[in-house]
Amino acid sequence: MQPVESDHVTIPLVPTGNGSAGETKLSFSGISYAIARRHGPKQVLDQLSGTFRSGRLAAIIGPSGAGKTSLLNVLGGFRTRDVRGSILINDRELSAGSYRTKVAYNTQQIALLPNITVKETLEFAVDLRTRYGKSKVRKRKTVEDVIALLGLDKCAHSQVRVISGGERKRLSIAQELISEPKIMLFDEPTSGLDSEASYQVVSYLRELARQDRCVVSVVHQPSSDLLELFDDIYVLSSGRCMYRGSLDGMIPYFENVGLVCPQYYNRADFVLKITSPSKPEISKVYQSMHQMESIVDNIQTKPKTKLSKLGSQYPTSHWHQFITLTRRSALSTIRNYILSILRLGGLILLGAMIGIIYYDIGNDASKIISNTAFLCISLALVVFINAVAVVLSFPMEITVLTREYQANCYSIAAYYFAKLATDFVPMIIGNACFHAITYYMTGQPVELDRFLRFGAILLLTGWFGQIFGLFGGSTFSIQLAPFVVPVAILTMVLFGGFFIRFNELVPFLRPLTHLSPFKYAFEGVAQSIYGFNRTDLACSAGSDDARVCPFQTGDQVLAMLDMDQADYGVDVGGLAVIVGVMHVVVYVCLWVKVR
Ligand SMILES: Nc1ncnc2c1ncn2[C@@H]1O[C@H](COP(=O)(O)OP(=O)(O)OP(=O)(O)O)[C@@H](O)[C@H]1O
Repeated sequence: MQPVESDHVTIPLVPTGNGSAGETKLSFSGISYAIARRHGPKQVLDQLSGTFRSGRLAAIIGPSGAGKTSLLNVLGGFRTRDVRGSILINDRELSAGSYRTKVAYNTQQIALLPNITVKETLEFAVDLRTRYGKSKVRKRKTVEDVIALLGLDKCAHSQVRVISGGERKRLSIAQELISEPKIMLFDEPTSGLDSEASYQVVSYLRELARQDRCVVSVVHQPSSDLLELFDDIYVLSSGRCMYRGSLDGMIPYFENVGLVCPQYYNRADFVLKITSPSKPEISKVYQSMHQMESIVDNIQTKPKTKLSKLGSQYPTSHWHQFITLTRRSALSTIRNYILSILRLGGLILLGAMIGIIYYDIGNDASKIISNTAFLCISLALVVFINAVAVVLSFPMEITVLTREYQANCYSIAAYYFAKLATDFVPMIIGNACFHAITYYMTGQPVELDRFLRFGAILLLTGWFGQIFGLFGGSTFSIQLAPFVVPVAILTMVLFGGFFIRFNELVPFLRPLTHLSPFKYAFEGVAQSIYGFNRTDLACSAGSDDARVCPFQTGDQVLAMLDMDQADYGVDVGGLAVIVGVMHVVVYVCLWVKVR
C-alpha cells in the first residue's frame, strides 16, 4: 500500500478493490430510477451509463431537475429503492459494506455539530470512521494531514458555529477524507459560496483527484474559470445523458450535431441552454448521443445485477461507537451553554419561584388545594423543561445522525444509547435540585422516605419528559415540534386527575387516563405526600372548624382526590412502562427517519 504524494501533504490510501494501488474506476450501466405517483411513474433517471476514473476530476452538470442529485444518491449508495442497473468498482460488484468504505458521498446539506471545534470534529470522525488497529499516532497524523490539505489550519481550534461557509464546506469534505476513500462524490460543494471560495473548494477537489482518487462533483452553473478545473463532464437533462467525456471534447461533440457554441461564450452556460427541457435542440442531442454511443462510451457493460441494499459493516465495534458518541455528545451538550442554563438553571429558578409561591403550605390543612396544585404544577414543569431542552437541540443533531448513519459510521442503537446516557446526567441533576428546593420551601413532611418516594416519581416524570422531547424532535419538523410537544403535554396533564377527577370524566374518555403518565405521576406524588400513614395536618386558620379545614388526614385528602384506592407501586410501574414503551417508539421513529 503506497502513499501518494501531493505537493505538501501525504494522505495514505486504502487498497483498491483488487488489492492493488492502481487506477480506480467507478462504472455504472443501465441506471434507471422511477418514482411511483398516483398519475403514473416519473422517470427521474433513464438508462444512465458512464465511468469515472481516478486521477480525474469529473463534473455532473445539467439544468435544474435534470436528476444530478438523484444520480449521485444512487452512486453514493443512499438510494437503492426503485433503482435498476449495476454499479461496479474496478469492474467488480462489491459487497455493500465494502462499497461504503470506498465511496464517500458529501451531500449538499452540511451536517456538523456547532459546538465542537474543527479539530475535534475531525478527531471524532477518525475515531468513528477508521477501522480497528490504527494507532493514536496515526490517527493524529491523519487529522493533521487532512487539516493541512484542506487549509483548515487557521480555524482548527474554532467551534464550527463560528467558522465561515467555505470553511464549513471544506470541513465537511475533510470528514469524508478521514476514511481515506478511493471514490468521492460531492453534491454542489460550491453552493452558497462566492466565486473565490468556490474556486478554492473545486481546486481542493482537483487536488484530491490528483492524489489518485476518483472525484465526481455536481456543479450548478459553473463559471468559465471553475469549469476549467474539471477534466471530465457528464451532462444530464431530464434524467438522460446528453454527453459524457472530456471537457475538451464537449464543445466539438455538440458542434458535430450542429449546435455551435458562440465565441467567448461560457461553455457550461451553452450546454445548460441547449439541454434545457424546453429547448427543441434537446431531442437532437439525445438522438445523436445514442448514434454516437460507441465514440464516447467507455463502459465495460457487465451482466445486470440488482443494486443491493447497503448493509451495516461498521468500521468499529458497537461499544467503541457508544463510547465515542457519548464523549462527543457530552462535549457538545456542555458547550451548549444556553441549553444547559435553560435545563439546569431553569429548573433551579423555577423551583425557587414555586417555593416562594407555595411557601410553607405542605402541612396546612386549609391549603390542601394549593398543595395539590403544587404537586401537579411541579410534574408539568419537570416534563416541560426536560422535553423542550431536547426538542430544541435534537433536530440539529438528527441531520448529523442521518448523514453519519448513511455513511455507515455507526449504528442507530449506539447513537441512541449515547444520546440517552448524555442527556440523563443533566436531567437527574436538574430534577434533584428542583425537588430539593421545592420540597423544602413548600414545607412538605420532613421524612426521608416520603422525600425519596416523591423524588423517584419526579425522576421518572423528568425521564418521560426527555424521551417525549426526543419523540417530538425525531418525528416532527423543527417548525412543528415546539408546538406539538407542549400541546401534547398539556393534554396529558388534563388526564392527570387534578383538573378533573377520574370519576367525573365522561365514561368514554376514562380509558385515556391510563395512557397519561400524569395519572400515575400525580397519584404517585399524592401517595408520597398524603399516603403511608401520614400524621394529621395542622389547620393554620386556628380553628378545627370543618368548613375551614374539611380534610385533616391524609386518607381524607386522597379520598377527596379520588385516589384512596391508588397504589404507589402500581404508579411507579405504570410510569416505568410508559417510559419504556416511549423508548421503543423513539427508537423506531429514529430508525424510520434516518433510512
Ligand atoms: N422523492 C421524490 N419525489 C418526487 N419527485 C422527485 C423525488 N426526488 C426527485 N424528484 C424529481 O426528480 C427530478 C430530479 O431531481 P434531482 O434533485 O435529482 O434534480 P437536480 O438535477 O439535482 O436538480 P437541482 O439542480 O435543481 O438540484 C426533479 O424533477 C425532482 O422533482
